[in-house]
Amino acid sequence: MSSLPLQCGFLVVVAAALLCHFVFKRHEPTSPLSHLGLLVVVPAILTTLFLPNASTFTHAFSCVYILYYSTVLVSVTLYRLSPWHPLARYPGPIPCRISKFWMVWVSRDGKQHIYYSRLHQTYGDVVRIGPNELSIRDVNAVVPLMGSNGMPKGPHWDGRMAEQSATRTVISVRDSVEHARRRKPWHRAFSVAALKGYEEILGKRVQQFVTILEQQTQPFNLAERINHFTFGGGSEMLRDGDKDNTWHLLESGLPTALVLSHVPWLGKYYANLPGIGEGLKTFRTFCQERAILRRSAGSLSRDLFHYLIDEAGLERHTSPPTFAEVASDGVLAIVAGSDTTATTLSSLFLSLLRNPQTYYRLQAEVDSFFPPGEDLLSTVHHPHMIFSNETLRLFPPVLSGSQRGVPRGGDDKFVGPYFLPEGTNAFVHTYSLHRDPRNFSPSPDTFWPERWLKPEERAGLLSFDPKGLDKFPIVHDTKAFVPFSFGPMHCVGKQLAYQELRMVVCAMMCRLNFSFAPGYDPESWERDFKDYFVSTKGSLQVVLSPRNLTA
Ligand code: HEM
Repeated sequence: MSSLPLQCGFLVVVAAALLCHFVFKRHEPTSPLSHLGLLVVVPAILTTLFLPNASTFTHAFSCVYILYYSTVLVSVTLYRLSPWHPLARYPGPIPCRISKFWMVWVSRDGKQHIYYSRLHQTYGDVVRIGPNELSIRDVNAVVPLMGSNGMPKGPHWDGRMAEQSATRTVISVRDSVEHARRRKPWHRAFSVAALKGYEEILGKRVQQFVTILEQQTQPFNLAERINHFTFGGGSEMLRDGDKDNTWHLLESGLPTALVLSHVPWLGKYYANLPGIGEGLKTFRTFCQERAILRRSAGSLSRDLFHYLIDEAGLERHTSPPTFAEVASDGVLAIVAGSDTTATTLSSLFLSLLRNPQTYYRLQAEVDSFFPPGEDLLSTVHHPHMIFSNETLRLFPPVLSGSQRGVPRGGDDKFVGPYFLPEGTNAFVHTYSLHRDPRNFSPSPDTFWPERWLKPEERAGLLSFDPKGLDKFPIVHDTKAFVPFSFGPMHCVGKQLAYQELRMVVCAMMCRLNFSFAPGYDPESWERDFKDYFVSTKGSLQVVLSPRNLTA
């Protein structure tokens, strides 16, 4: 090539690379075929322009690829940092503004909730945590973002669900109309009548759990036992422990799922790589098999699956759930219901043992409602509520909230005072909101269940305030309490979770005395509490003794 054609050749490569950036920006293609076309085929064709003048094919090939990729990278970086980017008005660290791979790196150790919290302390209520993503710590954003006129789910589920994209679980359905259709059986499954029906099933399991605990004479990991309890009926884990390594499979898949939620387009590659992500796939298959088995066995009692499968045939003439949908939601029923509730229960016991006066107050309250001879599993009394809420405030099992997104090609949105252009994803950062003194004061980081009481109720308690917190002005904004998320896509299992917490807490407090095992460091709980969308936890070593109360 003479010097002019060579320059032209370079210009063509640069122009093609800029066009490639434009296509990615405009359409965000996620299919491997379009990636192949734009990132491999186009520069390969361009290589032919240089072949006549290049000394070797390798030389031409490497020149074109280096130029093409560097131009794409520089163009993407400059654009994302430029004042022309639609999110330029929102502050955030430079690496976050350039690429979501930064969050992949940050979140690898499970501490992304602490990272977001620090970002909010530095940058304020809205932080740009990705090129097109915002974290919000403002109670006024909850309703506009997640309420009935809010936004559909964001793309963070796309990467996790890549290999089963044909039939997604309800939690990952992004189209709001389809989501509402898929939620119908779940609504029936958690109606007042259905919840009443679960009491007996749950009651038997709670009895079994407490009886197993009573036999425990040595220090043990209470958090692990609680995992086995919440894993659900039909599983022998409660009696035999995690013999099949099922819980481990569930938890070991969570870090990868979190990575894929930051870079959803990677999910399609990941799902097809042989030997990768086997743990998660095995776990999903395990859950699906159980759903399928349960379906073919038919109803013995009106359990959750009775409603999910629509065994009563209520949707026969409209849109009955398909077999694939039931199998897919079967996985969700196990994952969403077990890990979250287990974490809350364990965090509650940790917090009670750290605050002995509160522990004894709850125990006295439970004893007064359930004197010896009273049915421990009766659901008439609710002594647990403020304790559960305070635990969920400090240790929400979904620490960073659930993402919403303004669809690309859709209308721009205002979320309260914040402008969200099309293609923007956002979430309300639950952990930061729950520990913000503007929402919960005094001492938002302290476990103080009495903050949930009305002033007149607090005044009626003698030892309600061991820390002297009541002397300070109290701020208590329940609109900022969103452990179950909010709006039409919020946690549909919330009432079941409360029902389960109430029954187990009452039964455990009535029948057993707990204390930390010698040498256990309670500070390790917060250290080991990790954000992998659903949180994971460390151990909670305790010793216990039966209370032997007699009528
Ligand atoms: C303390 C316990 C629990 C907590 C903190 C919790 C929290 C959450 C959160 C934050 C979401 C995301 C909602 C969103 O995308 O906006 C969710 C979704 C969901 N949870 Fe729970 N959950 C708990 C227990 C349960 C239980 C016991 C079940 C019953 C099986 C359950 C079933 C579901 C389902 C089906 C969804 C998807 C809802 C949808 O997308 O429409 N959860 N949960």
